[in-house]
Amino acid sequence: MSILASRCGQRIFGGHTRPYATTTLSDALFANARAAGFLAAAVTVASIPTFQGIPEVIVTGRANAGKSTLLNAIVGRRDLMLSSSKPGRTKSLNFFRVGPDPGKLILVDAPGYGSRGRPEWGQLFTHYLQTRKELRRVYILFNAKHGLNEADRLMLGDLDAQCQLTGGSRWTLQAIVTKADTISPRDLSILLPKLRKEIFDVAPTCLPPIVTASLKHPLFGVSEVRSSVAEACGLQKLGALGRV
Ligand SMILES: Nc1nc2c(ncn2[C@@H]2O[C@H](COP(=O)(O)OP(=O)(O)OP(=O)(O)O)[C@@H](O)[C@H]2O)c(=O)[nH]1
Ligand SMILES: [Mg+2]
Repeated sequence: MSILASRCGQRIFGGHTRPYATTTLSDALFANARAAGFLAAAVTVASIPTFQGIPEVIVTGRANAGKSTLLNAIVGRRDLMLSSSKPGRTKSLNFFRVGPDPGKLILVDAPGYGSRGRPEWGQLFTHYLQTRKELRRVYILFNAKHGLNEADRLMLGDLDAQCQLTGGSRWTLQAIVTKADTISPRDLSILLPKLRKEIFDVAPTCLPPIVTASLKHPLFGVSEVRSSVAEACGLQKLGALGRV
């Protein structure tokens, strides 16, 4: 069993910002909110669906880190992914297409880890990660207010180890700082360099954090996340976007 599998199952799953208004090429990919849709939910390894080789990205993070809210923001919807102030809202791997059927890419929302996680969620996540040929990037989210705790460091270190094993040829790792609106700009400017260093020390392969606020306007960092997703999925070129 890999480090990731054992830690996810037993320990981790224990029981600059640019204004949102900036329009980029990748914003076009996500522009038509109605062209995003729910595909499937998987609560067991056996029920994980397959989708004809369409590239995928997945979010992970402690329960309540803001994973579902961020995915809603990047597809311009309020409630495509269900979110809640109560940790542990997302209880399955949830697959959403971006673009008209069958989709240009797929976003995967995942249950959270940490004290509000569950071992079976860890097993599901680990299996997906280790077997999914379509996976292009893993986004690990950290709440700006909380920084990294032990579960975060374990998960980050394990994801980094997976990346190092494959030289990033299967998927790459990207950090995201969430809920930046909940702390003052001054505190954020003090916190960010420390956070970047901590992430780099634990996970040298992890792409530096994108700072986001995705609940209410002014949103920020969302355009950067869209660009990152499009780039990871090989959809940065205009021709690749086609009609969305
Ligand atoms: N202020 C603020 N609140 C946010 C932001 N993102 C998420 N939230 C709130 O944080 C809470 C948790 O958000 P979710 O998106 O459900 O978090 P999650 O990581 O999907 O949580 P689980 O599915 O339980 O693991 C909700 O009350 C959201 O409204 C943000 O950028 N700013
Ligand atoms: Mg969620």
